Amino acid sequence: MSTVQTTTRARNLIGGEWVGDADFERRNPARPDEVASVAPSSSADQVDEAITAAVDAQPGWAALPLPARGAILLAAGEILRERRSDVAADLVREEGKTLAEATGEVGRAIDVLRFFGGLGWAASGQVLPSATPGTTIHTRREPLGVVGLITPWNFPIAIPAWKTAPALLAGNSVVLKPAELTPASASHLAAALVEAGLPAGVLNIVHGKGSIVGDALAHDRRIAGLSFTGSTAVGLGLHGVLSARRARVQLEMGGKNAVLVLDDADPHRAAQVVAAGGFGLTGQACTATSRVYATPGVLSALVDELGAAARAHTPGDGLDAGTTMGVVVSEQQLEKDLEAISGAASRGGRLVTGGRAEGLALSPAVLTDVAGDDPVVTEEVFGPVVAVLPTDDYESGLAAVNDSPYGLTAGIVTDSLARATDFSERVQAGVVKVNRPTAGLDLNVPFGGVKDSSTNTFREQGATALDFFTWGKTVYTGV
Ligand SMILES: NC(=O)C1=CN([C@@H]2O[C@H](COP(=O)(O)OP(=O)(O)OC[C@H]3O[C@@H](n4cnc5c(N)ncnc54)[C@H](OP(=O)(O)O)[C@@H]3O)[C@@H](O)[C@H]2O)C=CC1
Ligand SMILES: O=C(O)CCC(=O)C(=O)O
Repeated sequence: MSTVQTTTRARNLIGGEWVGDADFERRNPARPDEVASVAPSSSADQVDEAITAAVDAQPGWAALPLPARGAILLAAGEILRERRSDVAADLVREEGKTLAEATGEVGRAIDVLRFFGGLGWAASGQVLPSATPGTTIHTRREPLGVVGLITPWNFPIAIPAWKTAPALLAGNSVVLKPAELTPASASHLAAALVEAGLPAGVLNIVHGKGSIVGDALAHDRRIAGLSFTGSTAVGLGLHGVLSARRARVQLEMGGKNAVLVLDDADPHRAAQVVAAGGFGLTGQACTATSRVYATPGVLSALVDELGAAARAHTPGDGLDAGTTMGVVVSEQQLEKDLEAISGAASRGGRLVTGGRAEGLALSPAVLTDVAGDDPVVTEEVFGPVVAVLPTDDYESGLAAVNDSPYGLTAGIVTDSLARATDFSERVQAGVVKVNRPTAGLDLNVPFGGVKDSSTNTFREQGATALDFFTWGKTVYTGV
């Protein structure tokens, strides 16, 4: 076990100044005696100051050439790369995932900065013909102005990075409200951008509670667009506030992501796919696998293999070398996980393995023999809990996968190209994985869900992320 104890001080970043007291203590979920980070508990006044700074800074920032804005993102990526191991260790201390996962996440934030930095040289509009002689037409993308970003604790540096980088590249100024549980990770991102030369006021961070800071951000009419990742309940509330004043809003919310395993699949391989999607990141991803439908010829072998894959995990402190699955983020989340497991078991489900907690280390749970309408099958848990259900055949399996208010990711495990193709076409999900875990995304491609998982409009990530942060203008030029 690593014995180094550090407390990282996160501060607000307002108008280029690092400010705010250390009012809030975030304890390491794996070592409750250790204070991982401290941060301000800000009020609506600090949100007002941050938005004012962002309003002042935005025109100057937008006036810089795109490659110059991109160069700052590239330089920030390089600074973060030099600090990668320290930032990853801080991330483990405040979020609880494994060091390998945290190192991968910081790498993803670096790559996001590189991707959008490079796009500064390539982002372009269209040149189109005009019916009028001597006229050319081109399209431009203009920044929205000041945008708000509200991010969750489960990817505490990657999600702030993948919202902040396209927002800045597009010429917006930003007010970011990170999750209260994980203030240090977002501060590392901001520090890299500031040191890379980002002008004062272009990126502002206000730490604190969602119900105070996030709410003030959403209600301020100077915020032209708000991008949010988190729970469906909070997201839908924000949607009401933003759309009432016709401001742009992007929501990435919950999922109840299913995998369909067909008879032709190798049960061992299928179990590895499900386990990676269900237990990786302690199941705390909106893309995590939580429902599995298996056809009769593979069901029993799959349950055995998945049980073995779950038992092979060593949950615990993410900084310990032997840990393969990090701890649950909080007591509150652990309660939700345990309630989902014991509730399903009390309603006739069979707990194949897991569901034992020591501190916040929870052994991954596999349930079977649960009813299709059991809450463990219908409601997002956000923990390492997977329910395996029988399905008669491909068609009924596909119908079961689609029978959910959510539609974020969905997977199929099969050797049949025809089935995989049909599934990709007919499944109601924004991301489809064939023989691959539902969780884990590439950063250069669009990401978003359908139904209650998303706003069903603008996608995040990849070059399409710029669409949310810009509005289109069509220019006619006569010569
Ligand atoms: N889609 C996803 O990736 C995620 C989904 N979830 C789901 O949500 C459940 C609860 O997790 P939780 O962290 O509480 O999720 P929340 O939706 O509460 O948190 C996400 C972000 O929204 C902020 N927030 C909370 N309330 C408001 C509000 N009224 N106005 C504006 N912003 C607000 C939070 O701030 P703060 O945390 O500081 O209060 C945080 O920054 C999980 O069990 C899981 O099911 C959670 C995280 C990520
Ligand atoms: O699966 C991933 O890589 C990303 C998941 C995600 O976006 C989330 O949990 O919010």
